[in-house]
Amino acid sequence: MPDKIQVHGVERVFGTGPAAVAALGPMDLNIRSGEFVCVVGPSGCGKSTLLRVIAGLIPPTAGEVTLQHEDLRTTLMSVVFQDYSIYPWKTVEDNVRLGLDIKGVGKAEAKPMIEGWLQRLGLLNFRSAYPHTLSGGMRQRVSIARAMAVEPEILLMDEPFAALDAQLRLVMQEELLALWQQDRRTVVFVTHNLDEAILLGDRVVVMSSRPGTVIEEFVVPFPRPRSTELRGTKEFAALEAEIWKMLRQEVRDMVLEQERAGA
Ligand SMILES: Nc1ncnc2c1ncn2[C@@H]1O[C@H](COP(=O)(O)OP(=O)(O)OP(=O)(O)O)[C@@H](O)[C@H]1O
Repeated sequence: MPDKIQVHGVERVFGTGPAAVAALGPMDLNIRSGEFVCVVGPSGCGKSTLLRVIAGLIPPTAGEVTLQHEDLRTTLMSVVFQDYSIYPWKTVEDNVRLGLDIKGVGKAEAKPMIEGWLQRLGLLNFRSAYPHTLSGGMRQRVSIARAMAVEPEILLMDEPFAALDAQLRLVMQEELLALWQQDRRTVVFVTHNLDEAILLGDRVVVMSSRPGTVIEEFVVPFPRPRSTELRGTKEFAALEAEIWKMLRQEVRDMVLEQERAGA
């Protein structure tokens, strides 16, 4: 079977002329069906741009993305962003219902699906609440429930836990691990956090400073199901150190470039 996501020679430039910003590429990346791939790289290297191109939210300037839609009756893709992207004027339940409405799922059929996801994400008692009454972690759970409720073949996640405090982030990582271990969807997960990438991913892709390309890929060898205790092991620390060694130079390059641009 061909890879689920094929990113081939993808480049993205923003703007034209002397002010043009080469944000991404050329980028090649193949992701298998059911694989959880984490993408790390220095700030501004084009990680979000990559995700937006894969999602079809912006076109690439060059190259192409090919996605395998295995079952045309299912939703191909959902996206979860850092800023929750839930509607403040809708209740938790209505936010989760949104994707199913767009998909044309009838009310009766949608009800048990919505309840199932509210339950799995611990939101059942908050179904009638409005987002402003919820904590950041709960709002992010709403946006994950909404993305998952349509049961997408591919889940794209752009730093979904970056706005959460450290403890909540750990809890959300555990929850996502458990959810993914049940369903095994194809996930592309952008993060700044190396240990999050190793804990969650089957593979960690390291991008160069802007315009981002793949400089190295690390297969994460730890068996599943994984738990957050994995972090305390020597092997985990060794892999994190190895990835950081690769990333450190790129982060330095980025800082130097910013200094040059500011000079
Ligand atoms: N719409 C846009 N117009 C102009 N430049 C843009 C646009 N979107 C992104 N860029 C620029 O493209 C580059 C890559 O941005 P992108 O957000 O993809 O990086 P990132 O790796 O996700 O960054 P971060 O880690 O800080 O979130 C940056 O220099 C950014 O300023």
